[in-house]
Amino acid sequence: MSVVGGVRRLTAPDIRARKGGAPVVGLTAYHAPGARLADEHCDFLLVGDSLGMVLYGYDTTVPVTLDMMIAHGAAVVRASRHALVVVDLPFGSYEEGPQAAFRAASRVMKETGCGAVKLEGGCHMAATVGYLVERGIPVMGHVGLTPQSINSFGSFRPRGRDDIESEAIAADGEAVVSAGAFALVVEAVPVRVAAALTRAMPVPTIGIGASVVCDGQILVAEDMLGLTPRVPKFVRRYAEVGAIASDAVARYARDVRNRAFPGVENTYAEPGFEAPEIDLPDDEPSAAAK
Ligand SMILES: Nc1nc(=O)c2c([nH]1)NC[C@@H]1CN(c3ccc(C(=O)N[C@@H](CCC(=O)O)C(=O)O)cc3)CN21
Ligand SMILES: CC(C)C(=O)C(=O)O
Ligand SMILES: [Mg+2]
Repeated sequence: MSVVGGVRRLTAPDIRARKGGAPVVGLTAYHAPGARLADEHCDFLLVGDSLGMVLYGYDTTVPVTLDMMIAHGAAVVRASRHALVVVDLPFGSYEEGPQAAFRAASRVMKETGCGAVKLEGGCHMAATVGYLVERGIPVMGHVGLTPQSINSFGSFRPRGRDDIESEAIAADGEAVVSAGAFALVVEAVPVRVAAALTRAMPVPTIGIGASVVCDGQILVAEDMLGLTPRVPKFVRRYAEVGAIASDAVARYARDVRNRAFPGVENTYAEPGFEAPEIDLPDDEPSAAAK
C-alpha cells in the first residue's frame, strides 16, 4: 500500500474486490505524459508490452525486453498516484519456470514501484502464477488471444470461436484464477466465451475485444486516442489526436519557414542590444539555400 499526497493508491485487492460491482476501468500507459492524462480517470494503468509495437515500431511484442518494461514502468509509477500500476512481463522473462518468473517479476516490483505484474497464459502458467502470488507478487492473468504467442498462432485473429478452443480458454482462466490471479484479462474472444468466464470467475474479468459482459475493460491508449494508423475491430476511437498533432506540426513548420516563429515573446532580451532588422527572403531561393 502506498500513500501519496494523503491519497491511498488503489491496490490489487481493491481491484479484486470490484467483482460484481462498478466496471473496472483500465488503460495502457507507457510514459509520464500518458500516465498523467489517465491516472485520475482509471482504476489501473497497464504498462503493456504492446509498447514494443506502438512506441518502438516492432511488428509483434516478442522483441520487448525486461529492461524496456522496467524503464517505462518506473516512468508511469512516478507520474501517477491514484491508479494501480500493472506491468506486463515480456516474452522470454518468465516462461522458463516459476523461479525465472520470480526473478523477473521481483525486479519489476523493486525497480518500478508498480503494484502488480501481468503474464500471458493459462493452464501451463498456473504453477508460475501460484509461485509469484505466494511470494507477495500480485498477478493479473491474460487468456484468449495472447499476443506473445503470435509465432505459434500465426496471426492476431480472435480466439475461442470453436468448441475446442473455447473450452481450452475456459480451462485456462480457471487455472490461473485458482492459482491466485487477482483479475483476468480476456482478449479477443466471442461474447459467449467472455460471459462464461465472467460468470465462473470469482475475480474481475477485464475485456479487450471480449464484449461488454466483462467486469471491466482495457484498451491501448494510443488506439482510442487516434494515434495508431490501424486499429483492431474492438477499438472505439474517442479522439483523433494524431490529426490534431499533425496539424500543429504543419503550422510550426510553416511558421519557421516564414520566420513567424520564434516571436519576440519567445526571445531572451539582452540590455542594450537591438535585434537587427533581418532581410526576409523573397520567393527566389537564395544562393545559400541552393
Ligand atoms: N496498438 C495495439 N493495440 C492492441 O490492442 C494491441 C497491440 N497494439 N499490440 C499487442 C496486442 C496485439 N493485439 C492485436 C493486434 C492486432 C489485432 C488485429 O489486427 N485484429 C484484426 C483481425 C485480425 C485477423 O483476423 O487476423 C481486427 O480487425 O480486429 C488484434 C489484436 C492487441 N494488442
Ligand atoms: C492489450 C493489453 C491487454 C496488453 O497486454 C498490452 O497492452 O500489452
Ligand atoms: Mg501485453
